[in-house]
Amino acid sequence: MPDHPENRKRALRAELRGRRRIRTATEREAAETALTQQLVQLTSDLRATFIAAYLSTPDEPGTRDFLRWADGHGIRILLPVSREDGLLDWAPYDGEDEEQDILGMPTPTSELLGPIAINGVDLLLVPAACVARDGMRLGWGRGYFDKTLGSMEGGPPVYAVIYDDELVDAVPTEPHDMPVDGVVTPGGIVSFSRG
Ligand SMILES: Nc1nc2c(c(=O)[nH]1)N(C=O)[C@@H](CNc1ccc(C(=O)N[C@@H](CCC(=O)O)C(=O)O)cc1)CN2
Ligand SMILES: Nc1ncnc2c1ncn2[C@@H]1O[C@H](COP(=O)(O)OP(=O)(O)OP(=O)(O)O)[C@@H](O)[C@H]1O
Repeated sequence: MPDHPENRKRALRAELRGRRRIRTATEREAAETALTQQLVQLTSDLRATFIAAYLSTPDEPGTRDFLRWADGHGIRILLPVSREDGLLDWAPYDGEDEEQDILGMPTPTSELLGPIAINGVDLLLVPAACVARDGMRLGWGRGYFDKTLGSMEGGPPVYAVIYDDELVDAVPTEPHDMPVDGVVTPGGIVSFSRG
């Protein structure tokens, strides 16, 4: 079934992963500088004081400059830690110390607060492979964020952090996929009008 959404998702992820891998160090640095400005803008526009975000991998648009800024401005930050059961634990940002979770994703070394710790955040920044202009998001394929977003209906604004060329016209979707409210890229903030 080559046209089943699951297979189309897998093919699209592989293509996007390949595109991210060939970005040069110079490109990545310039992107993080520009992205940081956009994330600061969004956080300030929303007057967010308690956010959930994530520590980027080398291939992802860099989030650390922004996290350092947010921490310096008294914003409370939670970061995800992958669990075996498919849920995410959340742990407070604790500066430069990092370790890796069971999937090799960078995580803080602070105490684990459990999946429901994010219920009070006023902004949720999520990773993505790409996002369509209707708000549908393609993740990296384990359903962690679909489950998280699905459990917090009526929750805070959710923005995916991607490169500019990863905002696309359409992505393959399955019934469990959860839309986001917008994207933040090095080039700007795009909010989708939904509902
Ligand atoms: N920085 C960061 N932290 C994060 C995420 C993320 O996307 N970025 N996650 C977001 O959910 C969670 C971890 N999710 C993960 C999802 C898939 C794979 C993974 O290795 N996938 C394989 C095969 C899947 C595929 O692409 O088909 C791979 O990429 O090779 C790793 C972590 C929590 N923490
Ligand atoms: N709310 C949910 N409840 C149970 N299983 C789910 C849920 N959402 C996703 N899954 C399962 O997780 C797996 C991966 O889903 P999908 O390919 O949509 O992930 P993704 O959106 O790329 O990843 P993520 O949400 O982690 O960024 C699928 O097998 C799917 O059935």
